Amino acid sequence: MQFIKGHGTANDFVILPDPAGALPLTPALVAALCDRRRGIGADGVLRVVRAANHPDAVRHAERAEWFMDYWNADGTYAEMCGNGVRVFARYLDSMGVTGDADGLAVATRAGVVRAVVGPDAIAVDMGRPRIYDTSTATVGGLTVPGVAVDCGNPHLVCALPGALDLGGLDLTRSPGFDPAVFPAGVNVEFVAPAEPVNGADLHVAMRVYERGSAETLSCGSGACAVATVALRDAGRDAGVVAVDVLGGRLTITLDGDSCWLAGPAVLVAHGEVDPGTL
Ligand SMILES: N[C@@H](CCC[C@H](N)C(=O)O)C(=O)O
Repeated sequence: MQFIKGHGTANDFVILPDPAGALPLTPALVAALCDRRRGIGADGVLRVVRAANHPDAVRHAERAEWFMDYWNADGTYAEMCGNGVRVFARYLDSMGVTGDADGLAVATRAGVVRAVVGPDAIAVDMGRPRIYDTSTATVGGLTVPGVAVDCGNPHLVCALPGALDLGGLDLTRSPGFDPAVFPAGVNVEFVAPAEPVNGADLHVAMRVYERGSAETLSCGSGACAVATVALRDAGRDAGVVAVDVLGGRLTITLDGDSCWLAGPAVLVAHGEVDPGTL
């Protein structure tokens, strides 16, 4: 089985080219590939399938040739992965698939998104995230209020109380959350304000515990959720938010129905893996 390894701000993925949708991908195989000691190691798998060849994407085949079949490291799959789309676009671009004047259309389980590929950064319009509820997360015995945000996948954005240090949070285990609000689980972001930076209206830092992948060094859809809540709390509905994640910086631009997620995306390795050895 051929693979490529890539990452976006250290949110890392095993990319599996499978235009025909013929690979016998199972939750167990995905988890084995993502295992950081016995496998290749990654936060998730991006299977590259022609939209026409996958039942979850065939309805998008007229608008997008390629489907990002995204799986979390534990073998579950998710509707959306913002950094995944950026790395997926980097891979397609490296194969000569460049899209048109509007960018590169990518089908996901949450619909079709468009990526604009640059030499360093790749930006993807994720569509406007939707704030829909409030809830709480518990971490280290502390209950923190948060805001539920739909980015195609579910997020709970929690502003850290002033006295607490983002770096001191114990995210070795899943934060507690309310399953009545998030019946399919949730990605939990903890946010703290950061010093102003040039080129951004707001600057925040976040850590994330991802559904299906534990703590990761970056989450693109999570950064979009965080930026949406930060702008709302600042009384704005448009603007640029710099979001520092443990793996670098993402820049989120909200305007009208668009939410552009921008940052670096790189391919670092390619090779072959025998699933029988995993
Ligand atoms: N890291 C991703 C999000 C991946 C999916 C998430 N774990 C879920 O289950 O919803 C991103 O960059 O958006």
